[in-house]
Amino acid sequence: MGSLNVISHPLIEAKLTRMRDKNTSSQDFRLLLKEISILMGYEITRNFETVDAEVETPICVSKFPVLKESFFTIVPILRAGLGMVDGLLELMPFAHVGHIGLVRDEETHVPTEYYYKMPEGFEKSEVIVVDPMLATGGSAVDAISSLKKRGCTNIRLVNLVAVPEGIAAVQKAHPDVDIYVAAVDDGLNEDAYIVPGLGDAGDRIFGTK
Ligand SMILES: O=P(O)(O)OC[C@H]1O[C@H](OP(=O)(O)OP(=O)(O)O)[C@H](O)[C@@H]1O
Ligand SMILES: O=c1cc[nH]c(=O)[nH]1
Ligand SMILES: [Mg+2]
Repeated sequence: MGSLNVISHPLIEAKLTRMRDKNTSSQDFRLLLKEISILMGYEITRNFETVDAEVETPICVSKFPVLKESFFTIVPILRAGLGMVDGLLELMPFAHVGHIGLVRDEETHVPTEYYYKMPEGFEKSEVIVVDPMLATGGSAVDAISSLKKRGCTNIRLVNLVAVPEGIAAVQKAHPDVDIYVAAVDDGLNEDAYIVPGLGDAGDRIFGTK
């Protein structure tokens, strides 16, 4: 079973509280999401491998760790996942970015894929799927299935707010995937929105509705 990592930190908690506030503007919401993505990125990248390289300090030549050259692909689930890309790219400017467009049907809550574009060779890379919300889990499960169908074997999932239902759905469909979240909320309402949650992440990021 993949691990469930709840990244708790006072800075993340305080910023997430501001994102939950319905009076927070789109501008602030976007900035807070970027800042949290950077803070979460610190934990997500904790197991990155390093190798020793020779460096000449002003005093002498010695060996020090540098990041092992690896191929990473950040995959936002459109639209809302886009809000987490810039923060992660600040930590991993060498990463590539692929996109999967998914939208949930308002009545059935079942997602439909409307866009898919990956960088060349991505299937051999470490893939980081990002989406602020893990609600029923349908979108994350489909996005990961879509990537696996194309040959991806090394996938982790990063969400801002999740609920137990969504976590269970991903763990059942993709037991090999490690999940990183900033918070686990109570559950879903009748419209499959996270409670207490923060509303529709895509709408709040882009100011739609
Ligand atoms: O776990 P689930 O029940 O699948 O719900 C989560 C999905 O719902 C939202 O996307 P939405 O369909 O609203 O699209 P948007 O990002 O374009 O707003 C959110 O960004 C996730 O992708
Ligand atoms: O609470 C939720 C659930 C799904 N998608 C969102 O953006 N918010
Ligand atoms: Mg939405």
